[in-house]
Amino acid sequence: MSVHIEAKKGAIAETVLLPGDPLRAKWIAETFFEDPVCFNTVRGMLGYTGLYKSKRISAMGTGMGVPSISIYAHELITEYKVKNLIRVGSAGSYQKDIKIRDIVIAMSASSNSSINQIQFNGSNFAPTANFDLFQKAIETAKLKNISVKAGNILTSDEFYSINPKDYKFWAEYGVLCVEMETAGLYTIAAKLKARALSILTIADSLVSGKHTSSEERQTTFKDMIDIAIELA
Ligand SMILES: O=P(O)(O)O[C@H]1O[C@H](CO)[C@@H](O)[C@H]1O
Ligand SMILES: O=c1cc[nH]c(=O)[nH]1
Repeated sequence: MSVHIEAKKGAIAETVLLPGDPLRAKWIAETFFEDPVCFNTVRGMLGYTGLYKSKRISAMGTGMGVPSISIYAHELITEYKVKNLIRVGSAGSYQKDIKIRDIVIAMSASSNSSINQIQFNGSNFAPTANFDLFQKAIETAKLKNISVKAGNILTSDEFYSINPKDYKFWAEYGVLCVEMETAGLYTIAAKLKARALSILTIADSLVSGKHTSSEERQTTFKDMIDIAIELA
């Protein structure tokens, strides 16, 4: 048991899929795992462990934003010896050719969060995906005929930007999309010697103004999970 997770030692697998939304974790477990068992209900942050192709795998919500995912990633690695942390999140597209339901794999995560600047005394750390997980995800996508884009993304502290056109600045530098956790996840994983990767499904487009429903964000995005689940 850790401060925010009530699971017993050994109840969480070495590989954990991490959606922001705990109900997406429930959907993943019920849809993709054999014999899923719930290991956490603290703060409603549901977590499950089950089997996929005879291997143990877990899924757990992280909540929204860098502070929230940082707490869960820290406890999963230090208290439960989790080795592979795979974020399966939703994101907003910054590019015209990245459309709703497209998949983006985050090679790196720029950020407007000040957490890393505080931690690194004003210098810039570059939060980067684990190369082995990244390579395996790309290979898996190819094998399953799922088209993906990969590149730099933005981890933002705000969902509702004061100036909605601010995204254009990041887009000009090739940033593919925005979400709210990856820079924190990659940084904690680097510090604690674990492996991390973020696989994202586009749920909104800042370019076209299109959105998906909250139900879709909870219970769809199958292609993203089809890739992530093979990383166990
Ligand atoms: O769908 P999830 O994984 O929660 O990810 C995205 O959705 C939330 C905002 O709606 C933020 O957590 C953002 O990163
Ligand atoms: O952070 C996020 C997540 C989904 N869609 C967005 O526009 N932003």
